Amino acid sequence: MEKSSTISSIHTGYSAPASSKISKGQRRQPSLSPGVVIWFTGLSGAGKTTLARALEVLLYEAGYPVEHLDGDAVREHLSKGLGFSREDRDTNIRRIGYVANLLAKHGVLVLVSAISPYRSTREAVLAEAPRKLEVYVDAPLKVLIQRDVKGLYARALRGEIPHFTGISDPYEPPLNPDLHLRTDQMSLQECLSRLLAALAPFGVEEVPKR
Ligand SMILES: Nc1ncnc2c1ncn2[C@@H]1O[C@H](COP(=O)(O)OS(=O)(=O)O)[C@@H](OP(=O)(O)O)[C@H]1O
Ligand SMILES: Nc1ncnc2c1ncn2[C@@H]1O[C@H](COP(=O)(O)OP(=O)(O)O)[C@@H](O)[C@H]1O
Repeated sequence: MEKSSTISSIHTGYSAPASSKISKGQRRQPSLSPGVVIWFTGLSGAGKTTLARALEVLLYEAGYPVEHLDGDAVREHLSKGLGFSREDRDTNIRRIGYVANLLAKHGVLVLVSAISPYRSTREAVLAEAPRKLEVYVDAPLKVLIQRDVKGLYARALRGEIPHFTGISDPYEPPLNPDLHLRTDQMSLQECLSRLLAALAPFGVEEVPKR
């Protein structure tokens, strides 16, 4: 699905694959501008999935091509069998980043929701994105333990889940995120408004809020 009005008018910046044998003059100009990788990072229960899903609905209904790569879902398929060591988490994030960047190069707005705890890995992956928005989804650990959406914090605090991010494993927050959303201080609607405002400079406009 392509939104024709605002997106197609933007300079594309698209570059042909290195292996292409078709000269520039022969090739039809792509009508899509590159997409955007919107990367939600933060602790478990901070609100990454909730925000990504709600934004996905708004963008889809407004006619934009959109895909959501969620940490939990990716671990069922693309990253099945990976654990939570630093090496496995980095492999998981590089795989997600690879797919996200491929999709974005073809005009898709890609929403990624994964803890992605290591700064250098996030930065390396996002450096490859044609256009990116790094969103730090944040709430104090105390609040996350109270929310305990999946009951994981209680188990981690009892020592039943080794290497649990924020409890017994590190999380390195972004130093300079494009957007910092405090989900303990801002409503879901407020967070969505901030996200849409941050997407406007990319030509993602006219998305009606619900
Ligand atoms: N040890 C440990 N640490 C953190 N999280 C754990 C762990 N074990 C299982 N889970 C569940 O796995 C979800 C996080 O997967 P991710 O792929 O997003 O993690 S990572 O980015 O590779 O670090 C995470 O999902 P979210 O709560 O949606 O963040 C948890 O449900
Ligand atoms: N402003 C907000 N944005 C997102 N989620 C929020 C917000 N305020 C409260 N919540 C709640 O916090 C929880 C976040 O859970 P989830 O989205 O699964 O987190 P994560 O994907 O980061 O693990 C949900 O129960 C959600 O309703």
